[in-house]
Amino acid sequence: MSTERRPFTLDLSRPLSTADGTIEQRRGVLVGVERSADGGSVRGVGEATPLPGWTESYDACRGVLEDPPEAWEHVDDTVGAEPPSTPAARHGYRLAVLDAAARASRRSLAALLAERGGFSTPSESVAVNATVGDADAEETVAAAREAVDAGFDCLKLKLGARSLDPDLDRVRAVADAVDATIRVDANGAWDRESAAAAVDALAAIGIEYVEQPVPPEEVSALAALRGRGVDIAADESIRAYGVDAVLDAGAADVAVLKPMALGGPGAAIDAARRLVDAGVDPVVTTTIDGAVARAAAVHAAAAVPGDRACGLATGKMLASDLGTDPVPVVDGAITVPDGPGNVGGAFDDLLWD
Ligand SMILES: O=C(O)CCC(=O)C1=CC=C[C@@H](O)[C@@H]1C(=O)O
Ligand SMILES: [Mg+2]
Repeated sequence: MSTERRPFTLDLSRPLSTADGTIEQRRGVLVGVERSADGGSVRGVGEATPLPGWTESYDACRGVLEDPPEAWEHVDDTVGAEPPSTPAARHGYRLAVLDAAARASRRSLAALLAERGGFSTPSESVAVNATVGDADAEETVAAAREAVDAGFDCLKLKLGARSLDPDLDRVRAVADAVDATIRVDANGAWDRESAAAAVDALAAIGIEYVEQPVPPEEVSALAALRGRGVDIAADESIRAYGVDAVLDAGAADVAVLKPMALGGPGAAIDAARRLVDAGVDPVVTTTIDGAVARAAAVHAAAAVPGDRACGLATGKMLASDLGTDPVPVVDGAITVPDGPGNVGGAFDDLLWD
């Protein structure tokens, strides 16, 4: 198998402000693999876009991609019980391998992933939430109205960057202003006491779920917050400790799966299988990735059963992209590309002349 690599940098047009800091730029590496198939050759394209705090650093990612583990070449390779140490590099390489395998068998990446997870036929379209970053109440309402006017019926509001009362005022203002499902994400900003107060207030407003109300290591606190009238979603806890730790603690109604932070689309599907078996709803999201990884996350979301909106409407946050968006959002949903592999050969010319 021969490999190609190409570094890239993408600026965000609208930085995403969260309790965990502001994301302004995405730097990563495109990975190409080419292997023989059917007397000819088949290509696959992957994207490694590390997000420090969620994955390894950019330098660590590039370093691993210089000499990736041999095991990553095998289509059925899995991650162990421990989360991988360089998930973005693994994502980039594994996506290229899975893309090549799907192209070789002339089916979509979603079909390959659904088979891997033992799920039925993938869906043709994925409902997505709009992501609304931290801002004052007025700006938050304006962003929420803009999203609903654009066709979104599910909004995710970032909380936790300001204190609880003003945050709750933001949520109430949005709930009064728009007719949409609202979920919130505190990125682990609250201690147990504030989280309990927040959950009770959010339940009274009718919020769909609260994502990562407490820090990632507080898995037992997540469990204790369940059953108070609003669903609890684990995100950072899944990335840091893995799905099994969250399931063992009974810590979540919903689990956020970021393929880039988990080690690839296959790792996300393997996690989804365990979650679905345990009655926990998976929600697939990006880490604000380029078009190649974003499309792959759409395939993963399509392969996973369930009808919760996914966090995949992040392409518009980028000022520039790796190419034409293969997964644009129309009326709050994304049509799953149905050609071979991830996006057929649409991005091959970025890696091969
Ligand atoms: O889920 C979404 O709506 C979009 C993705 C998203 O919110 C995130 C991507 C990357 C880092 C995080 O700040 C954030 C999250 O915590 O879910
Ligand atoms: Mg989150």
